[in-house]
Amino acid sequence: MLPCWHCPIACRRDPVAMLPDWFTPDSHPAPPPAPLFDWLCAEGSLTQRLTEAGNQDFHVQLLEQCQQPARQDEALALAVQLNEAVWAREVLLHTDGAARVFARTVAPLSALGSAAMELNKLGTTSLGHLLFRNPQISRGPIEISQYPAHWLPAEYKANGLWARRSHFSDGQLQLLVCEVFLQGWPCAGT
Ligand SMILES: C=C(O[C@@H]1C=C(C(=O)O)C=C[C@H]1O)C(=O)O
Repeated sequence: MLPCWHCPIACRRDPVAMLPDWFTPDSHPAPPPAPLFDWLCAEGSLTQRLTEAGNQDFHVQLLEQCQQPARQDEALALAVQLNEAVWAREVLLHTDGAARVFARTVAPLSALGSAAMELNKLGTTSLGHLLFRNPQISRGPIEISQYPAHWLPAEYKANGLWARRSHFSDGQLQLLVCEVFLQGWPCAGT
């Protein structure tokens, strides 16, 4: 896996660019209304829910999978040093004919263990299949925040989009999965 160190241009130009501010859904001072709030809080597989909501028209677009420096919020959540190399995977989750969610998953290199090979060959298979089919893996509490536009892929940049994140762990492996709902999702009735 090749390291690919890069800092978003907006971040270099504006050191006080917005950073996420993570809260548990119940403690957020200004949470979004339903149905988005319900999508943010749902504990089950997002892959499965998107598949069902989009009439089985679901696929994963792999954007990047490489080593990257841990961002500030990730370093705090994973108890690693700021800018320490982490395993990072960024994807777009498409359903019902369009990209609906941007997901970024990071893991400390030291915690990848025997899962490394499986993770590195995931390709366009959803990580959700791996996480939710393994009874050893459990999910930690969900946190929500608005997400910095400059951390989104160019085509999907927008201010104020809502994200959620949570840990998945089997005791050794530690993954921090962050999912950002893109403009237009959820559609009415989903
Ligand atoms: C965690 C899940 O897996 C999804 C799939 C991902 C991937 O393939 O990289 C990333 C995050 C998730 O949105 C899920 O389905 O809930």
